[in-house]
Amino acid sequence: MWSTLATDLPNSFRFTGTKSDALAVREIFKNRYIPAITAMKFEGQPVEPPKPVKAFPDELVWDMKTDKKIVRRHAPFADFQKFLVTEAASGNISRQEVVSMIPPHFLDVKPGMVVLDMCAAPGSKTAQLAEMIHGDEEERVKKAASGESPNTGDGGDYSDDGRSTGLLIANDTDYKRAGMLVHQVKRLNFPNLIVTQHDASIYPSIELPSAQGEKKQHLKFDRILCDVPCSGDGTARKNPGVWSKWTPKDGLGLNNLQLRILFRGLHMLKKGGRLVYSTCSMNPIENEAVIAAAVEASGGTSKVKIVDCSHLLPELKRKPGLTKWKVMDTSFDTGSKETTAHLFSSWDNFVQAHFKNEQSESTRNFSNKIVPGCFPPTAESEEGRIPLENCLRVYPHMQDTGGFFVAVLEKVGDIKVAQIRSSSNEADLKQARAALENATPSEFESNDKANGEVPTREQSPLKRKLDNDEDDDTAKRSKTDDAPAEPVVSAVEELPSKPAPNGSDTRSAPSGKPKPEQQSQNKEYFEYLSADNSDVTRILDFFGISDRFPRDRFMVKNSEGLLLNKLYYTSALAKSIINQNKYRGMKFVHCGVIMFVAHKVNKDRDLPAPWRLQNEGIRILEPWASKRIVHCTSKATLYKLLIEMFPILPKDGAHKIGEVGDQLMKLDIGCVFLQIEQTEGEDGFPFRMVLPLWRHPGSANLMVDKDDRKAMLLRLFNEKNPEIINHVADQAKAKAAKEAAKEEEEEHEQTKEATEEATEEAVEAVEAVDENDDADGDVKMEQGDAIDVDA
Ligand SMILES: C[S@@+](CC[C@H](N)C(=O)[O-])C[C@H]1O[C@@H](n2cnc3c(N)ncnc32)[C@H](O)[C@@H]1O
Repeated sequence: MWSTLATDLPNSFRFTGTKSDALAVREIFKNRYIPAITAMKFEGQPVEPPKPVKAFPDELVWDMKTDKKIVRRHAPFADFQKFLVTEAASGNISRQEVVSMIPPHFLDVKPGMVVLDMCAAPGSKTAQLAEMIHGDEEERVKKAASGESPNTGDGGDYSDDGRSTGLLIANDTDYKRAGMLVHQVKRLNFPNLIVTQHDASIYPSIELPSAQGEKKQHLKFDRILCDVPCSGDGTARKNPGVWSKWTPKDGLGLNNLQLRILFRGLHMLKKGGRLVYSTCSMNPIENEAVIAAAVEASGGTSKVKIVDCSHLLPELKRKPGLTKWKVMDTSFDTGSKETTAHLFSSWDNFVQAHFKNEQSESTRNFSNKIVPGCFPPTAESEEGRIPLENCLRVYPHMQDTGGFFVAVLEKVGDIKVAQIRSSSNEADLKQARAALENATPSEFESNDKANGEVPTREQSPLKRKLDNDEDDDTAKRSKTDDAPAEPVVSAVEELPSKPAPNGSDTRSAPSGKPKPEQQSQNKEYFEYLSADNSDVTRILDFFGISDRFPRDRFMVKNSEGLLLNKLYYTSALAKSIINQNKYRGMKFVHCGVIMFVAHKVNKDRDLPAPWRLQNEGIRILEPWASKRIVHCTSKATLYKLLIEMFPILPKDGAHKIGEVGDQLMKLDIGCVFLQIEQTEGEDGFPFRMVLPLWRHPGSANLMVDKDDRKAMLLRLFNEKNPEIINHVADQAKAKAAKEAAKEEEEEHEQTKEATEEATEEAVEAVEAVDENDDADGDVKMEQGDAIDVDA
């Protein structure tokens, strides 16, 4: 393991998205790049091509060990690298560490489930979970729309016309990292996903709608991922900086937070539900110790079971969880000014050393983070034993990865809402001291003799005393899962006041500077439109959208509920959770897929539906559309539409965009669905596509942004020259600048005025296009402006 840690980590990646798209992109990769890389030599030696990681199914996960020098210098690799980068930007490939892909696989998520990702940023596991909830939704919806039953026989609830009824809530407490998470999940175009920003250890109870007078119900999750913050010693191959900074104190400092997050997760889990706890650390203090303490705090294995997952991902090489470990204290001696390391095998052992030290008036300072729960649990009977060996450890040398820890927990009984101990051992030591004063010396001696070593925490009188006290205390403070009101956590009380529409909210804003966690409060508004909103009806009618498509799930992100710029779509459950909780202090930072964007140019032109379909939401809507559908059947036509931003459609019909142009000539101005079916053969389309296209008076415009165009050109046509794209906006800018200079020279007042106007329009249009070239990939409404000016 030690020598592996000193080597570079292989680059790994995963084909993502719907299963059929992922498999199609994987085939392009296998057929185009693998043979070229396999044929190359570096310094006379064959080069190792990327290989599928056997532990994962369907050859969807790959890694490559090739030296960066070779990748940079040699064409087959450099071409592949370009493919990797563009496909990652389009969301078809996710670059992710192999070990980090394990936890979602163990969660066993099904499309109808309600899932929480407690510590989700930057979101690589969230993406995996989202794909699982999405399942084969497109196939099911297509069936439902064509009148077939969407049921696949897997027991899922597809009563919503084949759409997934599940929900994924992804959360992170960190303001900046929650932003990264939003950026990552936006490209998934997933309407069943909400991003929140809360401290997971006090995650608010989410209220469900209930009829007046009925008992309030709170959301419980079928699945929870608890990928907690950790010291990250398992990532040392990727982040060598971890080596210089690592100390035993890191794990000790995190243990309590990890435990509190896990325990909160267990509370929010449904009975029978599954929770996966994971870290990228190999330190038992952050792993098995946390699991044991959470199981103990829940009332033992009759409440929370550690699932044996040896049959899951059977090809994954792994080791069982540890059942024995020691705890290292690195004490600083204020006398000698030295730090020394001491290993303790039990809490009693630590307590004795602590007290002995106090009696000898030593100047050594023991860690105050070493608490009883840091040590291995012991049990008097097999029944009470916590089977930590069911946890799973992956060490770097086993399959050339990073280090990782995973535990799969199942909630089998209601658990008590108990208070987790604080992170400092002050109270534990106080109790131990009291117990010691009450214990007879012989009790200690006999325990020592029986074990041949210091008594364990279960066997010692110290532990027994602690347990009794704790039980009494817990009984006083706790209630069961089914108790009506779980504590509405502090986050709810913290909220700055935003009166509820009915004026019932009387909370006042907190004073002082907001904590970083609060910064995002109220940045996003989520206002749903009524099902009979006349604008929505007009838009949907324009595209001939079936009445079976839900009309009450459209949302805008302004507090007034006005249709200003973008119209979002969300799932039914996401809607009811947002509506029920947005005034309860929940910090919702993202939800919804952009379905339509306002087409603001030419205000004076009365368009029947001045809204553009969006790449993000088009696949959700398209199965239900009966109008404005144009078919593209030839690769040559698609190539033309991709390399030319605005291919012309002259009135006499002499256009160069084949069958697409012919169909567009018969349509009014506005947006269309461009449908491209999957076709077999060399010149076929490897998968089905649906793209938004705008029909202008004198041209057409595929509404796909520049980066996606480049990715499609590379993927479908192996076109590597990005310059091929005729960027009309750039041309307009250059033309306008040239004309402005010319006109200035001529100093002709009238012409100059006209030129300035034209320049202004062109530059405005260009700026609008540039402005829209933003990270979230919104399709550019201003592309329309550019052609109008140019034309
Ligand atoms: C190991 S990373 C999560 C990686 C993520 N699951 C992924 O796969 O991309 C741990 C995350 O926990 C977040 N975090 C730290 N303390 C937290 C808390 N109290 N509540 C929620 N999230 C927390 C950190 O901001 C960090 O993003």
